[in-house]
Amino acid sequence: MATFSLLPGSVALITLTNPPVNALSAAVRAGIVQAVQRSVEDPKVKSVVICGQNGRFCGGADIREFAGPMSGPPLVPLIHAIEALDKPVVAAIEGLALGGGLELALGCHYRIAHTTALLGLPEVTLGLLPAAGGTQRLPRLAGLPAALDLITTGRHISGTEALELGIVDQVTDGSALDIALEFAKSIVGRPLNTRRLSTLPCRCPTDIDNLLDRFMVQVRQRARGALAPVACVGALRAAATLPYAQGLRKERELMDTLFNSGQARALQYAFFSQRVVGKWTLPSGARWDNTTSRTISTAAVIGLGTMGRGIAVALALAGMSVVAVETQEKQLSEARQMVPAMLQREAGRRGLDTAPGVISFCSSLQDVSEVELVIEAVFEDMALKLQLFRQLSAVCKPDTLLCSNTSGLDIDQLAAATQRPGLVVGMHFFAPAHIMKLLEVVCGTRSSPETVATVMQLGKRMGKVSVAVGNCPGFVGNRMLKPYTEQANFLLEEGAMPEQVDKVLEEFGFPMGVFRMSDLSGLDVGWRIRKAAGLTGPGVEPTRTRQGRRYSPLPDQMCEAGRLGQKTGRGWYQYDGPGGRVARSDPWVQTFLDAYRARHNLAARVIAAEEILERCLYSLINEGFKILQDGMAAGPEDIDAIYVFGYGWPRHRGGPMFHAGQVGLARVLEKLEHYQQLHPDVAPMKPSMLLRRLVAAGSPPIQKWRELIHRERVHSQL
Ligand SMILES: CC/C=C/CC(=O)SCCNC(=O)CCNC(=O)[C@H](O)C(C)(C)COP(=O)(O)OP(=O)(O)OC[C@H]1O[C@@H](n2cnc3c(N)ncnc32)[C@H](O)[C@@H]1OP(=O)(O)O
Repeated sequence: MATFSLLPGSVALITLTNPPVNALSAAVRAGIVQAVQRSVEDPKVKSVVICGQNGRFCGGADIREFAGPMSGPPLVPLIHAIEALDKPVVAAIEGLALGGGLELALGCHYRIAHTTALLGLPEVTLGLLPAAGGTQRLPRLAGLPAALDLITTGRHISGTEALELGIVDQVTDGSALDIALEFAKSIVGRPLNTRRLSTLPCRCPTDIDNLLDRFMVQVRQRARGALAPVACVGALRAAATLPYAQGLRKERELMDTLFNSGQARALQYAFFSQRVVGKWTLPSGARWDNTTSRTISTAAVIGLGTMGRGIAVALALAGMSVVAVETQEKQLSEARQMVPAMLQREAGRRGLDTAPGVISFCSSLQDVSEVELVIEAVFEDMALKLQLFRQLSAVCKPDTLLCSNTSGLDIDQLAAATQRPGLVVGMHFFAPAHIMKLLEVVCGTRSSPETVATVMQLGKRMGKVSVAVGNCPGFVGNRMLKPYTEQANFLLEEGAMPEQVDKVLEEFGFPMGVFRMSDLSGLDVGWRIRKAAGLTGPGVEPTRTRQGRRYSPLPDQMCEAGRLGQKTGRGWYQYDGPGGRVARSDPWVQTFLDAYRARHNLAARVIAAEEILERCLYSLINEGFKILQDGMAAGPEDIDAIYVFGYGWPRHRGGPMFHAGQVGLARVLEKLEHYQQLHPDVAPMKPSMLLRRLVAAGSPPIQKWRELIHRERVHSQL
């Protein structure tokens, strides 16, 4: 709702009241309409201030309402009514003014903001555009180039930057509301014509077409198939070239197309998934809201390779005092040089003069004896990690948390090597660890709820999307990746080329296809993991069946031929030289694949894009269902957040489990059955029990899956 109060000095104060972010729900919009009406009708009111309760102006439209039919007064006429008022209206922006919240403020005649308030039009991140006049008013106020930037990226800016761009009239480090109330009294009677943005011309450079065309090219490249950024440019073109009323019609037209698109639903689902994963639950019944966490202020990182350095920086950026340990002298001296520069650079990128935490370097494990939490980031080798955990258990204080940055090793085994298994947990970071948003928090069978809560909280402080997952080989992300890459290799055996597979995946929206990604991370990484699993290496028969399953030795053979990817200048593609970045098709790979197929009597066939996509994605999705079935992820949102934030799954497609729902669970099942019939030796194609049960239950919406999984588990049907 919104409240109206008449304050001394004849100022009407309209307060938006809808915690936690004062979103513009139907009730709030109705409240504003009534309050504006009272301001018009009451002769005692000489000016108006609009603010939000609890120091938060407004977080925009109530996104939860998008799922149902719209009710309550619409926003566009409401904002027009405010703009048309002949009494001055001032927006007092504290905390945030986002989306419809900023559009509301743009309808006011003046805007006063706190320097640290967040302002922005983030609709594009929800698959929409600012359709309450935002695309038409903002370029009239801040100019077309700034509006293009803000609306197509959805980025939030501070009150200070908003002042520089002319979006607000004044900023303060004190109370924006107090200043606004005083200001409102001082401007009674001033003419308002030049303050009504819809009546002003758009502020455009001379070469509008050139600017818009260039911008459109950039936006299409960045969008990777997302519709909303492109529609935003269309709406801004209308602002620049048409009168306001026509521009507004165009804005509405484009919004209608977006609103009903699958992409908007996917992006709104992704918004809520990101928040759902913070509300973790463990099979034991421990949850985010019934477990207390410890606040960590001192931490250590062991091993200063690429991952360890990034983790140390991430911890220092979160305000921690970090002891960084490396026993190899050369590596330590490199880290001493590089890490402070990385820290400074990243702090600058986040708008900080210096990082809030500090990093000290040393070469002895004894130096970590006093810290509250240790993250081990040594080489991915179980024997090495076990030895380290034994040492840490002896050296550290008895209540120090011991965490392993592993991408798939057994946390229970590591915990068993210590005297404190309840304080051991996995922290699977993604490279570069100070930048990538995802953190898989791997809960061992003996990890205590307090340990999980502490590490989830720490992840949040580091700005990560932390997802609690179970302890199984590969955890969630890498476990699902395995059948996906396996299918891609099988497709090569059957006739596809790496660039063909990658093109299909990139057109789907991945930033990189599976083979370009493999070249980037290095083919030796997977080779070492397969060797440790006994799947390859000296003494292993070079067959296409290993450990009782179909196996493609193609990546092993590439690796053994020295084609490690970008680092050697040759992999699935060729590069200009070692370290080269631009991938080009390599005739060598064609010859290599021809020879391989001939050796194994495999006839190459033409494989359609549809088959490539279905086999890669559905095998990954099927593994996701198995993960849910095994209880290794609490719900589909957890898997989807992992894929969107850590594996480049296009956000506008929600995540793999959401995508399965969009395609139709029955269709995914039918396709898996079809491919399983054709390839009975490929275990991951065998449809999971959970998928079958969901289809049998009538393919409920994704929000209902947790309930069904819980029910079926209780009845031991999964
Ligand atoms: C036709 C008219 C069209 C208008 C277009 C729009 O206005 S679209 C909406 C544009 N606004 C946004 O995109 C803002 C989305 N919200 C955020 O970015 C962040 O929530 C925040 C406002 C920056 C606050 O971040 P913070 O970290 O402080 O809190 P949370 O993100 O955890 O949010 C707290 C809870 O509030 C819920 N929520 C936030 N914004 C909205 C919203 N606009 N509508 C509905 N609900 C919202 C959020 O889901 C959290 O809920 P929980 O139940 O506690 O998880």
